[in-house]
Amino acid sequence: MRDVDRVAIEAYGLSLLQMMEQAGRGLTRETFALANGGSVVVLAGGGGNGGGGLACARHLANRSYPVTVVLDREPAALSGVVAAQHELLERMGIPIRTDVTALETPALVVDALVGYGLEGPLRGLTREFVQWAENAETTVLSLDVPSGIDATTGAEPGDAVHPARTFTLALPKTGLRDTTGELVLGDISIPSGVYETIGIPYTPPFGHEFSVRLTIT
Ligand SMILES: NC(=O)C1=CN([C@@H]2O[C@H](COP(=O)(O)OP(=O)(O)OC[C@H]3O[C@@H](n4cnc5c(N)ncnc54)[C@H](O)[C@@H]3O)[C@@H](O)[C@H]2O)[C@@H](O)CC1
Ligand SMILES: [K+]
Repeated sequence: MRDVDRVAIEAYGLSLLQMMEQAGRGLTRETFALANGGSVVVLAGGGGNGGGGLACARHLANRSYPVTVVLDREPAALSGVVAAQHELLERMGIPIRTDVTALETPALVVDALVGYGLEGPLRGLTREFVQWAENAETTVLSLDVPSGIDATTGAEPGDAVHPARTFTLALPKTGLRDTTGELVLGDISIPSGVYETIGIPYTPPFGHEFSVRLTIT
């Protein structure tokens, strides 16, 4: 997947922001049925995964969902497109915090802390937020890969999210094979030629939709 993103960017000029926006929009579609008009807490990390979550928060706020964003680091530590997503939310007046203390249990938690960039067991605030989400008796929707789960092997080196649904991007990651929740694959408009370049056999699975439900057999 790392190669897919790299070739899409380097050989085709698809930008990270273009992909992130599609990830965030697709993710938002999943939240509608799961939150059913109720409150949403978006847990966001500092990488590409977090950026998708921040874009989702924007769509939810635009639809008057009560949405709270919880970042696993100080905003000043963000950079690039993720910082830009954050800045936008700030200008919209969306509540952004960096702790889950005394946070009311929402109708839905969106887990956008870590995707395929996981390195070792979850640490610090990220770990604390994951523990909070695991203990909160509510529905959890993960973006791309449940945070704390190795996208390639499915291993859980430490704490991890166990969501009701995962909205995974472009390709189903091998580490999702044993997932117990529902799996939805989202289109982020990777040109088919990218898969050819990398040597991944690929038949576009989306038809006339932008997401498809996957069944693991
Ligand atoms: N790279 C791309 O081109 C795209 C990436 N997207 C999303 O971005 C993800 C990949 O982005 P990144 O490569 O930035 O990586 P991630 O966002 O998956 O993870 C990196 C972040 O996680 C933190 N992190 C890693 N291991 C940790 C640990 N053990 N404890 C606490 N924090 C930890 C790092 O500090 C960093 O902030 C994908 O899974 C996908 O969801 C999408 O937005 C679409 C395009
Ligand atoms: K995640």
